[in-house]
Amino acid sequence: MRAGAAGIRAAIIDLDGTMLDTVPDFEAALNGMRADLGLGPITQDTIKPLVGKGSEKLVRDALLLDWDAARVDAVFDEALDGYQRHYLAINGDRSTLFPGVLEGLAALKAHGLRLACVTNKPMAFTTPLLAQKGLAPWFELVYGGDSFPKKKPDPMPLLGVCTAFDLPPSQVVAIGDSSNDAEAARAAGCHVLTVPYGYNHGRPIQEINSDGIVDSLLEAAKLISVHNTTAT
Ligand SMILES: O=C(O)COP(=O)(O)O
Ligand SMILES: [Mg+2]
Repeated sequence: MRAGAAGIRAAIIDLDGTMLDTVPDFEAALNGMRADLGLGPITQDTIKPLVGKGSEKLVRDALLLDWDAARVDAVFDEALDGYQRHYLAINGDRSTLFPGVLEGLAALKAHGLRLACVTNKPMAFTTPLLAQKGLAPWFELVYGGDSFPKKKPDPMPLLGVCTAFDLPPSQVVAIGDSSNDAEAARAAGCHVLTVPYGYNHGRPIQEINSDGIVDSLLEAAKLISVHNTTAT
């Protein structure tokens, strides 16, 4: 993170690919939706690079693997309904926390940071999932992909957090697994740290313009603490 900058007072943490490995849930919901439309199952390796741009894009991309755009358009509303139904039925059943997440959240809080979760997942999926995985109590604020007119990589949800916390973006860090998170953070003027174990649209994490790659949220907390002790 930029040396000499002001201390960091809040962290905005991404959900899919950063706190939770949700690909097994996506696999179940997408394949349920595809089966309803007469399509065969797709694998987690196929799904992983498609995650992170919200449900609509995911459903569309999961159908474009087999059908052309016109055919996808024709069934899209039905497909999205089916996907949402399947997802809500299994939400969280197969998802697991990445290592260091709960320890990292505890450390960030112990360092005095305020915490927000900003995901492109719709709120109807996000709220029960955070509760089920014991993540909800850590967050003062949660925004989903449908909380604002625009989602990440647009800076709008991150700026929404800065406004709600009454903090300048220069005192806020975003932590995520993808270029989506980094682009949103850069556009908002927030710091950004990336984790290498997530999805990043199938691209190497090193390609992302960030302030650092951290192996876990716990390592992010340590880095932020060091930054804050040297901040002006
Ligand atoms: O696109 C999604 O559904 C979620 O993605 P995110 O939690 O990584 O923002
Ligand atoms: Mg993510």
